[in-house]
Amino acid sequence: MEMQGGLEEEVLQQIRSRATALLLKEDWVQYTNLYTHLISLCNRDDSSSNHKTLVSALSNRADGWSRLHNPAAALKDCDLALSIDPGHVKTLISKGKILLERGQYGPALECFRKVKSLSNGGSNAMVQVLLKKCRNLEAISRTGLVDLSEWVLCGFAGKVPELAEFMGPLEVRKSGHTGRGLFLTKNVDAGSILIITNAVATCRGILSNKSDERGQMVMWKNFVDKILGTVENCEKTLDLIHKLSNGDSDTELEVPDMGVFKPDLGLFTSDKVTTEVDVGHVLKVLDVNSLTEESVSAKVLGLNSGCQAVGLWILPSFVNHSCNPNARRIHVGDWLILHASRDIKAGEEVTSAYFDVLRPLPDRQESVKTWGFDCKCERCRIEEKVFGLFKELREIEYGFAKGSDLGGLVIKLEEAMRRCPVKEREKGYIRASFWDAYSSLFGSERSARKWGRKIELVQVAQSIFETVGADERILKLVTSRLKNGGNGNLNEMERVMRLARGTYGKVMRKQAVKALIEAKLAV
Ligand SMILES: C[S@@+](CC[C@H](N)C(=O)[O-])C[C@H]1O[C@@H](n2cnc3c(N)ncnc32)[C@H](O)[C@@H]1O
Repeated sequence: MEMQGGLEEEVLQQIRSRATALLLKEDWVQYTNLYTHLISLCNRDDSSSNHKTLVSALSNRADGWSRLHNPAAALKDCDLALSIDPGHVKTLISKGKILLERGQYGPALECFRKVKSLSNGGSNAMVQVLLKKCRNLEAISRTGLVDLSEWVLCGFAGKVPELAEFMGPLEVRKSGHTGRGLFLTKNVDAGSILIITNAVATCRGILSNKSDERGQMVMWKNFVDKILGTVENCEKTLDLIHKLSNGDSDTELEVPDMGVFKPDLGLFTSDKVTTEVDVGHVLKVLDVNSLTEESVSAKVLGLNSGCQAVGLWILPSFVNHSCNPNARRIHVGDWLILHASRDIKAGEEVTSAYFDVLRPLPDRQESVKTWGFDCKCERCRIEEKVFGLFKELREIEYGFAKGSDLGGLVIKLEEAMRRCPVKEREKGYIRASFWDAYSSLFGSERSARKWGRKIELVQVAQSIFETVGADERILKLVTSRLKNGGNGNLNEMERVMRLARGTYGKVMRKQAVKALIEAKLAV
């Protein structure tokens, strides 16, 4: 009987044909078992002539494990195979792919680079594609630099751009009365990307209207089921969910080490959850931390923009609310990109608006009630003090509440702020509170002509932007006014671009920003 290495060729042939049949049936359990059997045959007869068969069997079993969603076992087999033959192309590719899928871009890149350097692997077209993809994702995960321009410019056609997990210069710390919060460890400017992260789970729906309660309930139930399905199969995700607030103010919330938010190989060690999932606790966590994509502080890019969606993203769950927020998010597929909506200094807390903050203090106080906490942010405290101190301002505020002669009131407000005297920062807060009135003055050509000589919209927008952060409504209004009579000088254009970067983040070039704003204006 013919022998290949130490094993009989006939036995090998039988195993190969069975493996092909199982592969076609996609019976990965039997496929993996079959290779376990072959590996044990090889190990029984440890002659060097069996090594090639052993390497190939380990490599095939690794593929089986991958199909069975057991990357830990798959990686172990790859490493065993590579310890015998470090240049085994198929195993290097399999290992690279597993690492790539788990966000281990650096080590994945090493595998693909090695293949490229080998005489029998370098010209492989698939390897070139994987190498390019891996280089791109590795760069994003290191720098947070993303360019969505092409996707935006082609009207979001084609696949959603591939993104990678990224964590900027951030730290979770205790944050006084708000529990824990996310803090910057370096200065950043408006538009800087702070976090790129994929959802634990999302659920989307096209609801007939915002008050479609039944539709919303179905969506929520599906979302909860998805989350529970995920945590039952992944211990690490369950651990991360346990680090989030469940809203019980009497629980002492721990400050997690930032390392837990990085993709790591620890994900492989224990996949199936061994302890029973406390569904009640998970539900409370979802209540406090789930985000809806359609929100004043977010922009959904792409085809999902017509849907309503709810999702859970781990690190963004540590962002507290403020009425002078400094961060906004954009949604790309299931990815969330958090960016600075204005310049932020090292040591400052990263905050976002849980509800519309371009509204007066009493309205905001009403909104915050539904969230179950009192907002004690700097802006609320300052506005309370300023309106308490100056009777003149209080009267104007009352006038706004009645909705009479908005133009006259805005002029009065500007004059009163000059007299009172109110600091520049405080002016930004107050203007943000009455944004509706300011914007109504510039809402039509006629009134813009009437009021535009007395009030500089670009300056008002700038002062709100610097204190309360960028907002798409402000950007939209400023852009439309500049189109209809702005002097178009470079300074003005650069200001608008900064506002745009604060609104959408630095994720696209000027051309794409223009296309996005114009599409928005056309709506
Ligand atoms: C998404 S979590 C934010 C992170 C949370 N502080 C923590 O320690 O995990 C939302 C919860 O944080 C608290 N929170 C957020 N913003 C707050 C604010 N401005 N004032 C008081 N509590 C706030 C509330 O308890 C809220 O339900």
